[in-house]
Amino acid sequence: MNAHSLFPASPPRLFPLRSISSVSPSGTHRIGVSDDIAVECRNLCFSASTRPGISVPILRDCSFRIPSGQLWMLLGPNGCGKSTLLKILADVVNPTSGTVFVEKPKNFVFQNPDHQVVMPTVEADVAFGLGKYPDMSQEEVKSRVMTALDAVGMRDYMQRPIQTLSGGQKQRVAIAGALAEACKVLLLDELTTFLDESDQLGVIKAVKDLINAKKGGDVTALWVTHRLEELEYADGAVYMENGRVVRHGDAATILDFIKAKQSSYIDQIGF
Ligand SMILES: Nc1ncnc2c1ncn2[C@@H]1O[C@H](COP(=O)(O)OP(=O)(O)OP(=O)(O)O)[C@@H](O)[C@H]1O
Repeated sequence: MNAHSLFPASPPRLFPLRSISSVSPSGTHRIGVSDDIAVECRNLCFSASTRPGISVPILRDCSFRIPSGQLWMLLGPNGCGKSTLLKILADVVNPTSGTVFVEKPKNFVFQNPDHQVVMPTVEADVAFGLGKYPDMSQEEVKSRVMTALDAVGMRDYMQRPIQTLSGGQKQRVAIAGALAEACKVLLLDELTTFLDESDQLGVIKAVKDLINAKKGGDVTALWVTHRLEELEYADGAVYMENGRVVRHGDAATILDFIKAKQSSYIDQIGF
């Protein structure tokens, strides 16, 4: 097994999650929380209808909170529910029950950059999302585009045709598009899946630098990944298995927890 990957199959859950607080399970609603929390889920559940009358639980009673101005990772074995949880946070999918809070404005960046860089040049692409503000002046648009491209180290590429960029550069442009809209929360779904090692590190460092540069807690990011080595850049992490949040907390503690589980799994299967 690759030392940096997670588990080929889910071993049994070891630790229960301490719930944040009790809420009424009757339906879902968006909640208000204190200023220093950017993301919070309480007892979040999601079930999908696979056939008429058949509903399969995908997320089960998920609770965690992420402080403002931090980079957090969302980890877990294949199919544990990471992308579904991220889509709920992004309002792409509605939960079945529980409560969710995500500071606004927020933006969701997909796994495959080719699915979201849509305009012919870098400048036009980063400005694209600002089209929803018809009253915004051209000067303001230009200034936001330049600031966002600066933040991800892509200002020199402003006039470049999109199709000439590498995968990692496209990811940075997609992130710049989210930043140009002055988003407070970035929801990032396995951005490094299609990238080579230097592009992977470049993208994650760009996000980390951006968060560090905004020390006032302006930008918070939740990053879905399978790569344990990426935890090194994170302030905190949420670890899921089988639709449940098993652990959440500071990145070093979660890394130790996952490594201990891997060792115990390897012992169990006798490698
Ligand atoms: N609309 C749906 N209908 C039926 N099953 C679904 C639906 N959405 C998600 N699932 C199932 O829910 C489980 C969780 O999917 P999800 O994509 O959230 O997992 P993941 O942790 O992101 O996986 P991976 O690491 O492989 O990307 C999977 O078994 C998936 O097949």
